Amino acid sequence: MKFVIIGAGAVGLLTACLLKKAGNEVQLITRRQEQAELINEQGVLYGETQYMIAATTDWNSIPTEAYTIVAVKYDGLKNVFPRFHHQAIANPIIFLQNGMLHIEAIAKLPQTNIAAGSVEHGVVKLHDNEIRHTGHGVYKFALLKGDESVFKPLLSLPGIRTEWHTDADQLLFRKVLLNTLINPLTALTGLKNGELLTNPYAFGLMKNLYSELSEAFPGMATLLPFEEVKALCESTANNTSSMLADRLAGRAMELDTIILYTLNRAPIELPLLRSFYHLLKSTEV
Ligand SMILES: NC(=O)C1=CN([C@@H]2O[C@H](COP(=O)(O)OP(=O)(O)OC[C@H]3O[C@@H](n4cnc5c(N)ncnc54)[C@H](OP(=O)(O)O)[C@@H]3O)[C@@H](O)[C@H]2O)C=CC1
Ligand SMILES: CC(C)(CO)C(=O)C(=O)O
Repeated sequence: MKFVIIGAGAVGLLTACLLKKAGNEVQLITRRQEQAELINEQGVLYGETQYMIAATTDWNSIPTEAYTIVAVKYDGLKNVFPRFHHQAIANPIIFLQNGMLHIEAIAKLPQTNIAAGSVEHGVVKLHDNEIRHTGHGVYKFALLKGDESVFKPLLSLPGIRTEWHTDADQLLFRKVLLNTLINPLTALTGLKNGELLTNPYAFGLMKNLYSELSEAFPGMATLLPFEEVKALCESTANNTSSMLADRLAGRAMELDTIILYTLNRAPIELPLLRSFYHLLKSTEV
């Protein structure tokens, strides 16, 4: 199968390497020319292996039949969405962002077949062509529009754990809740995901936040049992969450698409989460 990945960050590079390892034809679309040149010259370094993957900044090189995976952050979508109105029109598209603020805009895109994915891996970008896979997990997909059979081949990619979900809102909101419970706490404390379980103060805050969310969302215990939050912290124990990675790098954090989205979706006020939001927002002013 052919895949094009837009965004050669932590998740984009990991996905490219896993797909290449599984025997697929893979191409990366970078934002910066120098990153494309580095990847073309030196490949992508993942573990002990160097993956030679073609990289370009040119969207015209996207083959019509390629699955096009969007792995930029929420903030990067403002430059990607306008392009999709003119390019990759016939391609099946898969969006991998955390958060949900972008979902409404996706419905307005001209592409017929669009899916969303929830990534439960931990991965850190060390250099423009090097990643560290800090937590092995699963890619979960659901249909946003079109024909789900178009995406079903994604469920039999050798060596890549994937699941298909029938309810996109449930799948994505569950991930929003996971990120709401993990990411702000890591970004505020500087702790790795696994340390949220071993640091008693951070763990206490996570439990309190879970209780606050459970009051707002009565289906919480079924949609996301606390054990599953702990399991994700464990499976990605050595990961620097994407929000902490952004904070450390001085980049905009995905605060609105994750935390503000949760605050706005809750039918009641969430004082603890609101405080986390304001504390993190205050660092970006
Ligand atoms: N890291 C993780 O462990 C996980 C992350 N996620 C989610 O996955 C998404 C991606 O995160 P992550 O990979 O960590 O983020 P990164 O910041 O590592 O990567 C984002 C990449 O997108 C690129 N980009 C931005 N705009 C464009 C554009 N217009 N065209 C092409 N490329 C562009 C950036 O390029 P440049 O460097 O030039 O700015 C950067 O390489 C986020 O929504 C995150 O929340 C989900 C699960 C785990
Ligand atoms: C899966 C997890 C929590 C991994 O850190 C993530 O989604 C992120 O960092 O944004």
